[in-house]
Amino acid sequence: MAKEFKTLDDFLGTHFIYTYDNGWEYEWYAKNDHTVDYRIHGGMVAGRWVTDQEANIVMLVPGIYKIAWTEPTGTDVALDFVPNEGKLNGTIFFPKWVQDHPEITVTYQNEHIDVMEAAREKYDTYPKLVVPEFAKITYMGDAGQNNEDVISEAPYPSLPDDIRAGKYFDENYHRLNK
Ligand SMILES: C=Cc1ccc(O)cc1
Repeated sequence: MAKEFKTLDDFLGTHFIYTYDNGWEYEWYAKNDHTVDYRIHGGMVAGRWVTDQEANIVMLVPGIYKIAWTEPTGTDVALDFVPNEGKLNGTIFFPKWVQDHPEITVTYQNEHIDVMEAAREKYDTYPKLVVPEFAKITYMGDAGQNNEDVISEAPYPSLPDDIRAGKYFDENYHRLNK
């Protein structure tokens, strides 16, 4: 039987993979009550990955969670997870420069914060590209909080399938083949 999410604690430490209705595939981890990690597998900025992004994470009512953050690129994100229904709604607010030069952001951002800050000064912010989409959750894993193995390498094409097939983590949610 699938886990039932009731409290904020049930949500924190959960690792998700989901596909937006526009086809974009994302992997996202609620690392702790103020931090998220993610990897992007499909869509405009596929290949991008980020760890230790500060975020606001709250439970709206039992089993429904809202997460919002602003990034060094100037991109803003608001996610509403309804994990008991296997879905979420996300809105991404991209500055114009990310739409015009997505390749600049396709990297492990943590090692290139200076590049993001320089690009956001150099290029246009407006008009922003707003992408509001529902997504279907294709994987949920109980990774525990502050697990540095969850998002710990660059995305590659078979990674979501490897995770879903149980080939990526051991029984303690540590990365196999590290
Ligand atoms: C831009 C980051 C981002 C991360 C997760 C998600 O679902 C949407 C956007």
